[in-house]
Amino acid sequence: MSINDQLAFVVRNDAATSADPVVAAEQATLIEPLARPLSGVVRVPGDKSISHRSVLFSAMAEGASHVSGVLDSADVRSSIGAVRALGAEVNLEKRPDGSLAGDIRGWGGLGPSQPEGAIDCGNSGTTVRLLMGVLASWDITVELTGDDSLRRRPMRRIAAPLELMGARFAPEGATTLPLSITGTRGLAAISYDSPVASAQLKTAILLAGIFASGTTSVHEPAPSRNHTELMLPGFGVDVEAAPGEASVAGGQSLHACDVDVPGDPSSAAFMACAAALRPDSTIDIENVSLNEARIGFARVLERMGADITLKPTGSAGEEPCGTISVSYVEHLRSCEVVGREIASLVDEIPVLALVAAHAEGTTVFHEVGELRVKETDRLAAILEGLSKLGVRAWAEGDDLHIEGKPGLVVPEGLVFDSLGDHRLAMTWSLVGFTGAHPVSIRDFEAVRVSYPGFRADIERLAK
Ligand SMILES: O=C(O)C1=C[C@@H](OP(=O)(O)O)[C@@H](O)[C@H](O)C1
Ligand SMILES: C=C(OP(=O)(O)O)C(=O)O
Repeated sequence: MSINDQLAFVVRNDAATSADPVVAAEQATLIEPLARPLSGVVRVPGDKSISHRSVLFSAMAEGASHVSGVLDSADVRSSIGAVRALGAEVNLEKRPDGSLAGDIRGWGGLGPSQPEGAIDCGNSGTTVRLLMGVLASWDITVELTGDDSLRRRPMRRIAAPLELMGARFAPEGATTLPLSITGTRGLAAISYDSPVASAQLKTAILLAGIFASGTTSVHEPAPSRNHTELMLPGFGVDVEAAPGEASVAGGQSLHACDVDVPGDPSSAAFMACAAALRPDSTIDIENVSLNEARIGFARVLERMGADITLKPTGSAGEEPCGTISVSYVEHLRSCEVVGREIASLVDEIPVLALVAAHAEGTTVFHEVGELRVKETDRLAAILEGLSKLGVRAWAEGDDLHIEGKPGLVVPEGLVFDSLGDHRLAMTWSLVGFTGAHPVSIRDFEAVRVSYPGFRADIERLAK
């Protein structure tokens, strides 16, 4: 089956399950304790952020880009579906390791074509927010929508700066999806003080800035992930970047480029935390991006006393990569995670919170308000999940406090709800995989958003 047929197949299947949310929510998956400690070597799938960018930047470029190691997950398929609807030719094949590889011929100077209907970005915040930046510089009107979760997430943060540049949104003042964007060839550059450390916001502005008149710059309250700044030069776009700021001169264009996507540190974090929680485990996670803007979780585990080492082995494009090795230790201690670090581990906070629940002392994650506007309100979900474990956790303003319980004995018969959030599905499944009793997870299938092979990978490590 070609990837295009597979895409159609998966889209139909997704529609079949999500059409009846009541049935989907009722389905619970039993997660049983791993029979053995985790040991050996694992390769996690391609990085989601870099996979999205490889697809979107190739679609914007003149010529055919070759991409490999691309994550095959529901979110990345949303980006693939979007660029195909806009006229890019996507010819990707599934490789034996489960990744996608092949060519993407972009629209280049011709610009995207008018899609027939609304573009459905599914569950993917990265797809829709980056797409707004892509569309801002073309004279077409495109309607954007997403699933229930994405339709609740804030979009004004992207629309506001793009409006300053000259794009228009309807309905006027739209804060959420569905909305439509009308771009213009006459965008004006801006210098933008971003209210949040968000790589999605930064990227949307920079992508629009490539086609604006003048130099567009973004200043952030703390540095967010920098994959866009690292990748655009490969597509022939000059970007000036320093931690917390980036700028791009207008009047440039993208040219086809080869992109090899390294393993996803956010997926690796689940394996690392599983090894940190399951006695006698020792694992190596190979070929992971070791980009400092992404490995905050490893720094936090180190500070908690975990046995974790990062060994650089090379690079994929401008991304440093290497092996993350983790061995179980009996005693973990609490730590403080300051606001400036949060962007480097934002998607890993649910699973780090679970580790903190096992550590001695009170761990504090400062300034984690962004968790409230992810796929679900992850702050509320963490508090609720930890209370099921009998662990005291509370929010003070935007700070998350977790009073750890070394030797925590998890009650029997726990049922968690992923709320359709992939990071929560994987986090609560670790309670079952690494603990003494099985747990049930409602809508465990949400893992397909970022790590479809998660269960198979963790079970293989424990064989
Ligand atoms: O740029 C990206 O690829 C992402 C940025 C982060 O979101 P924000 O930009 O909203 O912080 C992160 O949570 C998301 O999973 C992916
Ligand atoms: C927040 C996430 O992704 P997105 O914003 O792209 O939906 C995530 O992957 O945890």
